[in-house]
Amino acid sequence: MSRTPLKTSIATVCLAGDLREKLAAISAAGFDGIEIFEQDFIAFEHGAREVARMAADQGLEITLFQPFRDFEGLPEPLRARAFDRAERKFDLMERMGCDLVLICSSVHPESLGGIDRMADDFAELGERAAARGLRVGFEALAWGRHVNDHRDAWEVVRRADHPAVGLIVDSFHTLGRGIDPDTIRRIPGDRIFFVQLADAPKIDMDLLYWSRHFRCMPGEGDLDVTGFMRAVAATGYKGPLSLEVFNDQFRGGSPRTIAVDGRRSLLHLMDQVARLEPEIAIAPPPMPPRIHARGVGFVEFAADEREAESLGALLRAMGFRREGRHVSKAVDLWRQGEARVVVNTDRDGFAGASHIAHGLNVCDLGLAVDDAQATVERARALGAATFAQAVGPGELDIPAIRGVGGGVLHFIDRSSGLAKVWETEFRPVEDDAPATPAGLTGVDHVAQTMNYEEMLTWSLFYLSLFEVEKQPMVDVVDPGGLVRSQAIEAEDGALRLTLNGAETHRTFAGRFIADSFGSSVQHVAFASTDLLATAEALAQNGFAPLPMPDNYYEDLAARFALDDAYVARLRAANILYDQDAGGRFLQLYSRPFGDGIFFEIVERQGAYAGYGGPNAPFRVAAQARLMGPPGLPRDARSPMDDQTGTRKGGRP
Ligand SMILES: O=C(O)c1ccc(O)c(O)c1
Ligand SMILES: [Mg+2]
Repeated sequence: MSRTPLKTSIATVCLAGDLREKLAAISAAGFDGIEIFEQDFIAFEHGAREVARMAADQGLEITLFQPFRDFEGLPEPLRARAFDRAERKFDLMERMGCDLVLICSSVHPESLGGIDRMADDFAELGERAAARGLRVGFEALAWGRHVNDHRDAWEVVRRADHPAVGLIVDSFHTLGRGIDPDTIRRIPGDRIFFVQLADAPKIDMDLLYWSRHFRCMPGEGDLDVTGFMRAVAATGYKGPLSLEVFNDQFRGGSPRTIAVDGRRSLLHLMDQVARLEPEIAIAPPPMPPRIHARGVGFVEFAADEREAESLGALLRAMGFRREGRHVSKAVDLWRQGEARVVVNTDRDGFAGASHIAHGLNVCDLGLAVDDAQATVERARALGAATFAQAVGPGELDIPAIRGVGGGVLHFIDRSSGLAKVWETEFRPVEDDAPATPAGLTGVDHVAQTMNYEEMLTWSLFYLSLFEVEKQPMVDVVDPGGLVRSQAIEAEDGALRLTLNGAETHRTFAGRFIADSFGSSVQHVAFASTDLLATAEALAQNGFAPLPMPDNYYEDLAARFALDDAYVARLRAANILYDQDAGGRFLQLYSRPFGDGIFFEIVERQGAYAGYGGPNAPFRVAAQARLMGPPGLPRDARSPMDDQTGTRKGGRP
């Protein structure tokens, strides 16, 4: 079968702004076309010819004009009125240079239904459209009065039997109603005139309300859009794939960001589909497959000298050893097991700039992957910003991209020798005050805090780039509001990330975003295989854990069948406990430092799958107590010289 390059399109309803702003954002994101949603046009100050010109200037084709409502099955005189209305919209389409209109199934209270009556209406409309070189497509709205299923819409189109009348399928209406998308495989691809794509989170609610407010980009929700698109592609369909996403948050968000996310979602979707369905007519741009991530190779902090000193004291108390000094820069490498923390006080380069903008923060994450070059190639194909800075003497050119909050993600692999970066770029040093090692083996997970509105963006970013899956969203109750937490993890657990979305600046997470001027890593969780033993070593090193209240341990004893002596040991070490069907989970926290950053140490026993979600509210409350009231200037909090992370004079 000859293949047609993928043509991407997006409905103007998906984005904020006026038509001009929307078109600019859509074009910048690399789309080929747009659906003009009627309201956007009516609200616009210029006419159809000007819209045609604007679209052409932006290199965009107008793929669809929509919606035309309440057309089919009406009795006279309403029927004649509907045809008159259609003729006026045909006039408009001619001026706009768009040849296809979407007619969504009627919700009109006087619509009579009747499959042949509806087919006759479409045959006549097809005749009128064809006379002007136009086409009409019929879409089943999930809440349509007589037609609410693509199979019935197809039967209407089939019986209308007119070359200018075709079917429009929309993943939301099919999947939202729980209709098996494989039923699309029996429809001829050339009778499908247009394909609209949207995902949605699984929420049990009224279909219309769900559709108009909660749609999201393919891959951002819970519907099987991949299964839907596989079925559509299998029919031989080769027209545009168009996003039609009604979402309250997107309508108020940055049109540029939403457009970039949208195009990424389409490219990722078609990449998956092309790998699963060999004989399709649409050819997505070639890119390496999703990347297998092997874990977090390093975490790099940007710091000034004073912060580096106190961060070093904290790391040492946690059993890290200062192992190396960069050959040419003010950069230290701290290591314990496979856990590596890089502390960068260099004023030039990215870390220096990041420190000026955010203060002490994690400016860079190193991820171990099978193929670093392929990772950057896929990221670039998906519209991610690549990152490069001058390579200094003795340094390796490690492939990198921009991630959450403008931070950098570096990729390290074995095949290219990039894993040798520590031996190549760092000179071994004698640690002047080595501490007792605490048995940390590596990084269990990294938690990135962001505004709630950014969560879909970044979950799509990771899911489209890596072989990772998302876990169900968890709500964390903070004394200042709700924080949503979304875990993203590789099947083998090698890479685990949590995205935490704060809705208000009164939460501990929200204050972190405000105080550090942007989204970033808020905590790093290291792994231990024996947390009680780790806690003992930490105590010897003078580590000050986050103090947990007695109430917590009394409740623990009540909730789980744990013996008193064990609970007493947890309590003495300020260790938090959770269990699930697979196993047990122990957690120990540092006190917050800087703008609210902290470390965690965890022990996973058995096949425990979570992140201690049930403990999060109590942990957050303990941290908020130490941070003191919001609004305190950064300098008023002594960072971590005493590891308390409290403001001066704060409660211990
Ligand atoms: O919500 C609606 O009315 C509506 C209109 C047009 C569409 O293509 C659609 O999927 C939904
Ligand atoms: Mg639709």
